[in-house]
Amino acid sequence: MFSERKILLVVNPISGDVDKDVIFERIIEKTQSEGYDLRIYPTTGEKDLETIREMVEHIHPERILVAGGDGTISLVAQAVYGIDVIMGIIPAGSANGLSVDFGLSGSVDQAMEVAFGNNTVLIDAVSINGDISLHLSDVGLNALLVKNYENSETRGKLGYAREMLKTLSEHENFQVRITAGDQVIETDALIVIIANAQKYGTGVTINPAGDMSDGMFELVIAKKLDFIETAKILAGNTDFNPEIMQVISVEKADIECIDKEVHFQIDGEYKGTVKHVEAHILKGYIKVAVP
Ligand SMILES: Nc1ncnc2c1ncn2[C@@H]1O[C@H](COP(=O)(O)OP(=O)(O)OP(=O)(O)O)[C@@H](O)[C@H]1O
Repeated sequence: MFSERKILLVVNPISGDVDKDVIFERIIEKTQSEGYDLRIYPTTGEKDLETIREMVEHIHPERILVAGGDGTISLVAQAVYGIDVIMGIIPAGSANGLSVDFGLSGSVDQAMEVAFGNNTVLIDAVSINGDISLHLSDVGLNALLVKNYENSETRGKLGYAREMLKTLSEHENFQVRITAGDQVIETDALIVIIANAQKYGTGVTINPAGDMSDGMFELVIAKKLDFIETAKILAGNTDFNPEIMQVISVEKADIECIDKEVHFQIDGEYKGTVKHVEAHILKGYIKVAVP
């Protein structure tokens, strides 16, 4: 059957611990029953961005579905930047931070309903040192945790807890100068988070004020580990002790690590150490189907 209504499914065959067969079955059933012409692109890890962009320009799909983790979602968002297409997310990664922020529970049925539904939002992205972040990126403690976890043999919650303890014992605070408009903050820091969204994939809310569509991103600056301020942020409170925690909403920021190179991660992917980070908002980057 020839159909003008096309769907492109991009699937990462190696992501997470998820049986992709169930996802394939559901999508094939759904697209057949609704008369869509379904095309499937399994990522290879090589030149995926260019290939997806070419396919989208050639096929003109109504929707592009992504079955993968945050890395694949971000890849697809970059590939279709500037093209009018709706992205539907079927969470199939190991952490799924973005899906958690979009209110997707992890069930294939719920994700399918949302991905084919009529509710959409245009979300912003943050350009960071030329890379794209849709979710949460940071310099400092958490980036070192991402590095340690990527390098460790163990997986799951126990492995995560073990790497957290190791990270806390290895981490050193750093001196940072943050320039955002006419604001300059110079401080000792444990971590500086560049947050487009609210929650890490673990479900922990780190940026209660976060809104992916408001044309701003937040810098969450934690100056030391403090139980009360951590509890406040987890409870959704935004009234912090500025000696310990500071959150500012900005469109653009320069982060200079003054005394040393600091670990850096973008959306869960370790990027090495940096001394300088430049971040600016890219408003209305991609249209996403949401609950
Ligand atoms: N066929 C493939 N073989 C090997 N690597 C691949 C393949 N397809 C994609 N990749 C790699 O998979 C990574 C992206 O994984 P993705 O983020 O989707 O899943 P994840 O890491 O399991 O999940 P999460 O990001 O939620 O933790 C990229 O580094 C990409 O290069």
